[in-house]
Amino acid sequence: MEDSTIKEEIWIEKYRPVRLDQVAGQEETIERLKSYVATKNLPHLLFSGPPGVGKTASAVSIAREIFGEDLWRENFTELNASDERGIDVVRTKIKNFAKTAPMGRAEFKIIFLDEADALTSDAQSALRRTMERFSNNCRFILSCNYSSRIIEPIQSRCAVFRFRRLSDEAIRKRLEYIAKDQVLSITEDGYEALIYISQGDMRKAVNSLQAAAFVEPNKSISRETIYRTTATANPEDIRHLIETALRGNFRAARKELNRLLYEEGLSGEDIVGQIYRAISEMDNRMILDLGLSEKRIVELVDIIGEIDFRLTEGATEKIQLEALLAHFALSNPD
Ligand SMILES: Nc1ncnc2c1ncn2[C@@H]1O[C@H](COP(=O)(O)OP(=O)(O)OP(=O)(O)O)[C@@H](O)[C@H]1O
Repeated sequence: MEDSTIKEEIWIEKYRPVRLDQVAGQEETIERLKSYVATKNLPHLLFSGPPGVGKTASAVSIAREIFGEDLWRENFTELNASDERGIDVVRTKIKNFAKTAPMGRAEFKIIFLDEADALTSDAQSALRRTMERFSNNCRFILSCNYSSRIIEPIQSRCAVFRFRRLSDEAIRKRLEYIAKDQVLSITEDGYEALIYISQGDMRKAVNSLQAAAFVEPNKSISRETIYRTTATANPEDIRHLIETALRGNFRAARKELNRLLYEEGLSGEDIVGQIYRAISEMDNRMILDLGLSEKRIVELVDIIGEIDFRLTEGATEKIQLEALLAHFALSNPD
């Protein structure tokens, strides 16, 4: 691969699915969506699910497949509910888009509204009226992280689709495809690291791969490169940090923490996030080995929540993280 490819192209764009068939890992949802495409008709749709799992890509694919490559851009618009200045801007844009007739033989246009759950419920009521007003020639696809934040009158007017976090296999398959296309080699532990970092978010997985490929354009991409370029601690280091603290070895844990903060340049919030994840993913053997009771695990999660909150409020990272390790190191209160 030429260096210029790595530098100039954004892979999440280059590898954005353009047909429903290319959307990885959402099989059930995609099958249902394909049946609408087959009839070239749509109800209003509500897509809910975490970031980076294919909601926007599916909406764009629907438009491309219904309207065809030559006309989909004229008949499709994407608006973001959160970065516009309120519902009025959204409504004006919708009105302007909706007032011209669909191009070609299409019977309707599609309006994709991302982050619809960022709208207040008053704004959503206004949106609902707008949807009704233009429903003769527009179909709305609303996207949100939590469908529970969408008012009931909108939910009941939409067919609701839940997009899931992508499985490890779906992420891996897509990364293998991109690696082949970019003539890159990724080590086995490199794949594991990308899957760990992505947590089911394909956008994160692809971006992390591109960041690593940028610094190692001609080499095999390993776990170390991936953790370094994404400012993520190796999960084994985090496990070791937790174990050291839980065994009461506070000073050694503090030393390890300082290495993560100052040599690896990780942020306090990221470390707390990874500690939380490591505690949640601890297997029975480790729990037994460390002599942790259910009650103690609950206390640990409780204090992680407290420290996480303090960090978002701007408290000093080093002091808060050391306080967290101190809690871990205190003898089991049982
Ligand atoms: N299921 C998927 N299959 C293949 N690629 C995907 C998938 N999901 C996400 N991607 C990749 O991640 C990028 C972002 O995905 P997309 O915009 O569809 O996410 P989203 O679910 O709409 O997220 P958000 O809620 O943040 O808008 C895509 O351009 C594509 O490169």
